[in-house]
Amino acid sequence: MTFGITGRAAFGKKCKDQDAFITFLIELLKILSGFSLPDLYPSIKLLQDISGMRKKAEKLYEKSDRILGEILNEHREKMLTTKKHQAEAEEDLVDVFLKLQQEGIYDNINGQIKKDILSTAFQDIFAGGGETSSTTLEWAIGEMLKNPRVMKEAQAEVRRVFDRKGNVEEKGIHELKFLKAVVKETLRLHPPLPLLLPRESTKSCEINGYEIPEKTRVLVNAWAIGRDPRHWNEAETFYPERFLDSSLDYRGTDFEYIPFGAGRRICPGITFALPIVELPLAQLLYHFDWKLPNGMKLEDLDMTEASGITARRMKDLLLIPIAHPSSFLQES
Ligand code: HEM
Repeated sequence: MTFGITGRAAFGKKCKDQDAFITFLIELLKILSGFSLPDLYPSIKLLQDISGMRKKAEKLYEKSDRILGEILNEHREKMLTTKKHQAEAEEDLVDVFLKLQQEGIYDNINGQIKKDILSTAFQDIFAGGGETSSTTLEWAIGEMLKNPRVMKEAQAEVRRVFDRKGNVEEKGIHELKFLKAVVKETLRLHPPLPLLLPRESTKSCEINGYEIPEKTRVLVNAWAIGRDPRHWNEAETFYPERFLDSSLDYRGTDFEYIPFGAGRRICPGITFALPIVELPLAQLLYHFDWKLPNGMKLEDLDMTEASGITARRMKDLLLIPIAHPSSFLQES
């Protein structure tokens, strides 16, 4: 769902290669997640060859290049054949890149919008955007199932706000104070990038008495910070209410809560990230009640996190949706 929203913003509505690109990224993320020996010893290049990791990654990148080449061609053809006003109304991110190229913004790189620049940009947007938001969505539903009181309250709020319309709309989302707190609490306990992204120090410095030499790979454990009992009451409990009357925010100024990072390298997609989590979550809560399958009990719901660059659920969340009467009202 969240990959679909990101895809539409980037490639437009009817791009035939979009699904192939999303499949490519999911494969790529599988390689990047999980334990891997070359991660422990990155300087030993031979390990990357022996583990087969380099080959797998190269193959995937070739695939990505081919898919993106097709996406670019399709958009170029569309630009030639579509009237200007219609093209502007249907503009997506690829069109914006191509327009910049036409306007000469890319002259400093031989007048070409190079495929590898685009490739990196789209991989960043999809991997950075689709995976993190789908992980958040899945954890939010999982935590609410484990905490039926929270589920009940979040559903009551969504249905109260949108029952007038009979459907969830973006413009009403700001009224969902409790749902926003649910998303914040989910990001506290399950930041999708638990160690943010690996960074390298450009200069040596000292932090809390520790000397960090120049060119050190630095990992910030946002997961542990979000569960630190020195900063959080009942740190392990899923309790969205803690955010209701609090000014605590994820924009990088409250260092005890940094699911998007902080400072100059904070997630640049933060304003896009929140609606693509909140909107689908509100829709899933408005239209459906959720039940565990095969008589499974709440205490059997496995909440283990997979290890890797993103903190997905170890086991996929398989649930039975039961349509809420409000959905039937809309169809009739
Ligand atoms: C719940 C959703 C998201 C979370 C929790 C999240 C979190 C993060 C974090 C922790 C970082 C690294 C920050 C650091 O190193 O200090 C990051 C980087 C990044 N994010 Fe997000 N993100 C989300 C959604 C998105 C979306 C929707 C986009 C784009 C559409 C996006 C694009 C990026 C990009 C391009 C970077 C790399 C920036 C760089 O290299 O400096 N993210 N994100």
